[in-house]
Amino acid sequence: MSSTNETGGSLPIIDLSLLSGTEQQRQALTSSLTEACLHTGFFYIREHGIPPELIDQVFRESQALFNLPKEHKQAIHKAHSRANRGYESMRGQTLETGAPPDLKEGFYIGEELDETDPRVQAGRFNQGGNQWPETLPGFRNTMTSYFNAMNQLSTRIMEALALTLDLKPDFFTDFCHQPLSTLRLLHYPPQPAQPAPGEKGCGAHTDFGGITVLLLDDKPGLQVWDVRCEQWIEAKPIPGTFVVNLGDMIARWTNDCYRSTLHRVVNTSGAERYSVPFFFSGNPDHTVTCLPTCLSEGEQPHYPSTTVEAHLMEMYRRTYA
Ligand SMILES: O=C(O)CCC(=O)C(=O)O
Ligand SMILES: [Fe+2]
Repeated sequence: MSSTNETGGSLPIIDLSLLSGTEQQRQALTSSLTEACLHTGFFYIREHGIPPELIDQVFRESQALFNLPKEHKQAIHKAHSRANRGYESMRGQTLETGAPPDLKEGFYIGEELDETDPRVQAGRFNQGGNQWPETLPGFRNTMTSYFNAMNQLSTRIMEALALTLDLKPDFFTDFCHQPLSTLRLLHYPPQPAQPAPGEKGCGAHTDFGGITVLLLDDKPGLQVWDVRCEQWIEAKPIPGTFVVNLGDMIARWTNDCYRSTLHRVVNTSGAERYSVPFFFSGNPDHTVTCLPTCLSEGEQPHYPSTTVEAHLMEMYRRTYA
């Protein structure tokens, strides 16, 4: 049996297949995952079951997309979407207040819902159709397969999280039903030789939602704030793994027992860097209220109850205000 105490630098590598193993293996997984959630809220997963061919295909299609002529990308800009889907221009986002706009371009994909869907008709947050690049015939199928696979994988990670919180394995089942998820393709050019002060690929930020399942290529650049050591640590790419991190909603749900940690990207590799974060935020109507197992006697919840949708809307409002 493989050990669960391996690390990728300072971040642990969790063997996700242990979730369906013996009682002892589930306990080993639970204890290493608990430690990761309490410390940085960042960890790697391996034995996750996502086929390497699908991952290669995602990177190929993503590179093809970013290589399209500017006009093609502008034609499917997310400004044309009511559901925040499509292309985001180079330097189109500033994740860190006071820093220069991020040296990256992106593309947003969500669940494909048509105009007749009640969620779209009701104008629900981030629900609608995608904008697909017409000149890339395989793009839509690849991204749809990957999106669906990521929803399933995230559901398994939530099951593992339930174990760490002393909850029944199916505690998050309703939360994982018809989830609000976003797949984001990212392209980072190399950091310039003479960077402006504060120049980064992605400014320091925490993720808003539930969990993020991040696919990295072979270029370093991701840095995670280690609150105990008070320093940035490198989250280097490890073949065959994903980086998983907990978002603000999990911190809220666990009364800040679990961490949503600052992270940023500086692409010092000297080459183009591609990454693919998948943001899993669960069912928009689900209530997020302090978990009973995260409240010690006499302690008060730090946050009022909310819903997934209200939490996300509030976080977007604050960031894009
Ligand atoms: O590209 C990366 O490694 C991280 C991206 C990220 O943190 C984000 O999109 O929220
Ligand atoms: Fe992030």
